[in-house]
Amino acid sequence: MLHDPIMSAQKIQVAVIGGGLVGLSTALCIIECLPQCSVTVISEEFSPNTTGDVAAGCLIPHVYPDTPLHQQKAWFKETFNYLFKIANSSEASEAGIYLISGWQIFKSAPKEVYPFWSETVLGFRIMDETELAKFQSYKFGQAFTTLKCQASQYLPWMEKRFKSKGGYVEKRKVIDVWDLHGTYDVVVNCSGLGSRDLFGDQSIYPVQGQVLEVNAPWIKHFIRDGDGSTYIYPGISYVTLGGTRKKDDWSCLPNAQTSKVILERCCHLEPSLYGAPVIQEKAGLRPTRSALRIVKDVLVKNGQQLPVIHNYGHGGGGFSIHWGTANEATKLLQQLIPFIHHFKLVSKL
Ligand SMILES: Cc1cc2nc3c(=O)[nH]c(=O)nc-3n(C[C@H](O)[C@H](O)[C@H](O)COP(=O)(O)OP(=O)(O)OC[C@H]3O[C@@H](n4cnc5c(N)ncnc54)[C@H](O)[C@@H]3O)c2cc1C
Ligand SMILES: O=C([O-])CC(=O)C(=O)O
Repeated sequence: MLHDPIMSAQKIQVAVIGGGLVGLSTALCIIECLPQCSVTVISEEFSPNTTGDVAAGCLIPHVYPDTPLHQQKAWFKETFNYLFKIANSSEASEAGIYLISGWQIFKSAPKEVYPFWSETVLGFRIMDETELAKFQSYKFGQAFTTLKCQASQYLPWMEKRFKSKGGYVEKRKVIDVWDLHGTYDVVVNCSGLGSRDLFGDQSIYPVQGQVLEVNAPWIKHFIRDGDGSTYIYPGISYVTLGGTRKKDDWSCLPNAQTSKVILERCCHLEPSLYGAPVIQEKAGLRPTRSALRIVKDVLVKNGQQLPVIHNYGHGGGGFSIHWGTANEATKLLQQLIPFIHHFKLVSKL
């Protein structure tokens, strides 16, 4: 859709920086909830070149140590319920959203036998000894059904849906956020690691992760070591094997030796993977902070103001909470609308 400046002149002009999982979901949520907004996603990269395109995309929450747990719980629940509806609709195959069952296993029982998300996933239960016998040297396990997003389908599906509702996309890097002032009334920052340079946030850092995609169509269950080191997630056309977590490593190039180690660890958990052909090796950077940053702010320079909503720092758990955080950012934008109207009026005088 072409941008019509006259049609959209009366609307609040929103620029979402970042076209990854968080940017697209936030832009979609805004356009669906706030019809008084005209929304443009501006991003240096889109799928297949975002962090989400590397990810397994499974809904098993990670814990953000400095974000209140009740918020994390609510965001996970909102995301799960939203995707569960899509998984049960005629959109499911195009969106790449499906249910998946499997096991999270531990060498000794974890502190939290029933994690905060156990009431949200389906059929959560503690594994019995007969099932655990599959995994030598593991003493405890949780069995449940959750959801999985195939990013190569889900990200383009969101973008298509966003455009069909009148949203715009632009592929470019934003060098200085003030370059958007004048054209846009408000900026929504979903730039992940880009927030370091754009907003000077030195507390966000990369945790590099490598995965392999292998051809093993007989694998129907996920298997995850509860310490997060090793996982096997069956997808639509391949199985994702992981993983690694290298703090402050900025390389997106997969390493052959690391791939060997991942394969060995996964074969130890699931011996039938021996000899499974490797389709692809990938590495990506989890945009990590001790707390998610979802806040509103007003930048001020030379007497001018630029309202900003931040939504970033999803680390290794973005898929698990993205719709909840998109809703949160949309609520913050809604609170800013009277201020933006007032500001538009004053600047016309
Ligand atoms: C190996 C691996 C496995 C994972 N597995 C899972 C999983 O199973 N479950 C789960 O919940 N999560 C998982 N994750 C985490 C999940 O992928 C991330 O949390 C999520 O993708 C982060 O999305 P994002 O949009 O914040 O970041 P990104 O995808 O990094 O998006 C940021 C966007 O901002 C753009 N940008 C940055 N700076 C600028 C600028 N100055 N101007 C314009 N554009 C800019 C970039 O081009 C990019 O498009 C995994 C991650 C990895 C690496
Ligand atoms: O830990 C997992 O199961 C997958 C994941 O989210 C990651 O690698 O960040």
